[in-house]
Amino acid sequence: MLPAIEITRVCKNFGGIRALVDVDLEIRPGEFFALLGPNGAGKTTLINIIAGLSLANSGSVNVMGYNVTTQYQQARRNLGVVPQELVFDPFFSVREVLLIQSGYYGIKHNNRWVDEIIERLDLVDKANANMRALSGGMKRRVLVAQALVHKPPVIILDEPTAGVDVELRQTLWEFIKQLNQDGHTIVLTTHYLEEAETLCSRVAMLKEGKIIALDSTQSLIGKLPSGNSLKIRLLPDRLPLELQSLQRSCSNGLYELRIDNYAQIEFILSTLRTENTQIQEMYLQQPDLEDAFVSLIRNSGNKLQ
Ligand SMILES: Nc1ncnc2c1ncn2[C@@H]1O[C@H](COP(=O)(O)OP(=O)(O)OP(=O)(O)O)[C@@H](O)[C@H]1O
Repeated sequence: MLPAIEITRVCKNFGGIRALVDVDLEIRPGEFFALLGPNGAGKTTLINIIAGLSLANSGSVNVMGYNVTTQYQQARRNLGVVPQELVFDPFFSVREVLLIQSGYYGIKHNNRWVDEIIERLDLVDKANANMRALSGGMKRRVLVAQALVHKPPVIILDEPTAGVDVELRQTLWEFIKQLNQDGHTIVLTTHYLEEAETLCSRVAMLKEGKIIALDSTQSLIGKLPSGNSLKIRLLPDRLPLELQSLQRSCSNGLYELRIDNYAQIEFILSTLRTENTQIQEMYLQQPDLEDAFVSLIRNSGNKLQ
């Protein structure tokens, strides 16, 4: 199957800064894909190259089979980008902005689709308001709407929920999930790793312009050496001898015990009962994408592929 986005040996330098170093990446049609990395890792630079807004020093990028430099127009028609920065022409209303954007793609009669996007992004009340009069969160909705006017099969969202309230975040994700279910390929960058973990089936992690991990979200988490642990606070504050081999740490009376399998929990509970030790607080801690991210960024010499 033709990849939705195909990135081959892309390098990008800004003077002496190596923003992207030999990046190879293939995103399949229909994927919900996360591009993660710390500040300055190269995510926006890569997105700008995919969108044809910036030229790579070497390598090539195709969107739905079209080269982003030699077949710019076809590639751009297949792509919708929600940029990180809120940049707008302040003189137009929301509806006008969306119709003008449709015009850029040569789409003349787009009222029906524009109305649908306005409704699905909860912008009906603001459709005729001037862009100047919108709050930051509303402007972000318009940015998403702008990226969708030409119904692109591939949609890239560069930190779409930065500075956005919880309600809009939910609305936005419901809409984006629906677009993905309708067959659109979604690429997302975010610093909210919980979002990426819930939504994205595959993740690439960038650091200093290089891909240091590329895998399914679950297998990145599964590769963590730490695994599950049980945290317990006890009365009296003493861990029975039989459990001491499981102890990972103890901080302010909260013991962290290693859990290799769930049957071990039964053993821990029965040991505590036999020892007449009460549990005052207990929770199971499972590693998440944030743990995987921190571990990968720290140990990025060890490529996890
Ligand atoms: N126009 C530019 N001129 C010079 N350096 C740049 C330019 N754009 C990006 N850089 C540098 O390239 C590197 C990658 O930046 P980029 O914005 O792609 O990172 P990012 O992963 O998107 O970061 P963030 O999470 O903070 O948005 C950084 O070192 C940045 O300073």
